[in-house]
Amino acid sequence: MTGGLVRRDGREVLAGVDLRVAAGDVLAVLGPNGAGKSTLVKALLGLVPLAAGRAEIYGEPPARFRDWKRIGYVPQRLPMGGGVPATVREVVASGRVARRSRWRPAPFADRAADRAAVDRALKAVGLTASARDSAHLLSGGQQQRVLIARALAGEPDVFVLDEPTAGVDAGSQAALASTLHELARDGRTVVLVAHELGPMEPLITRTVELGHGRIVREDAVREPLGRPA
Ligand SMILES: Nc1ncnc2c1ncn2[C@@H]1O[C@H](COP(=O)(O)OP(=O)(O)OP(=O)(O)O)[C@@H](O)[C@H]1O
Repeated sequence: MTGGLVRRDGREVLAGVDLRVAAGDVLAVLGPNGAGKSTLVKALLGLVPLAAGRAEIYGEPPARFRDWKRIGYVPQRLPMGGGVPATVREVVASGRVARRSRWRPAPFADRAADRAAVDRALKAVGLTASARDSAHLLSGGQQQRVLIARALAGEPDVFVLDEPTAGVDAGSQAALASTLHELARDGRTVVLVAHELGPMEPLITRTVELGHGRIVREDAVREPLGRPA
């Protein structure tokens, strides 16, 4: 992102933001409530429009970018609830959709690959035994695990997680830290919005801190664990 500016209700909630995420980075986006962290990751993904400046994903503006299977986004709040109740497995399996061809049903080999990826994702977050449970009846921490598994199931190159640990129990935080550790070791790119890093701290390679919509501090903390995929 170059010179990123976002206005909400006439107010600049992001301004003058230059940020480049490199392959293999495990980048923490830090800052107090309302600093603009969620807005920054949404703008990077083209989910909120820039009033000025430019965002690019793999060299394309978000509106032109097509290869969404390369990106796994875990939003801050659950877009579950309401609608038809879905099982944990169904929600996680929905993470495979971006990999499908739009015009033909999945061939048998793809369906087997889908099942295997969903199984791996459920296992990674410790939800194998809950696969048939209704997702909307789970605790906040467990629902967060479901969303993370949904992103994992898509096997993206880049994971963008918006406050995955907010209000989440210690067990789920530890499970997430170990999942992120594996991703980092595989050289995947991770962008993590957080208030506090907790068990994630040893994985972070770079931090940017936002204050009032601007980057107030940037640090390169350590070398990436793995080679970029
Ligand atoms: N849809 C919206 N309409 C109006 N203002 C918004 C909207 N979304 C965010 N804002 C405002 O933009 C500012 C930045 O919000 P943002 O959610 O990006 O901050 P944050 O750093 O992620 O904070 P938090 O940790 O509370 O999520 C806040 O002042 C917020 O009130």
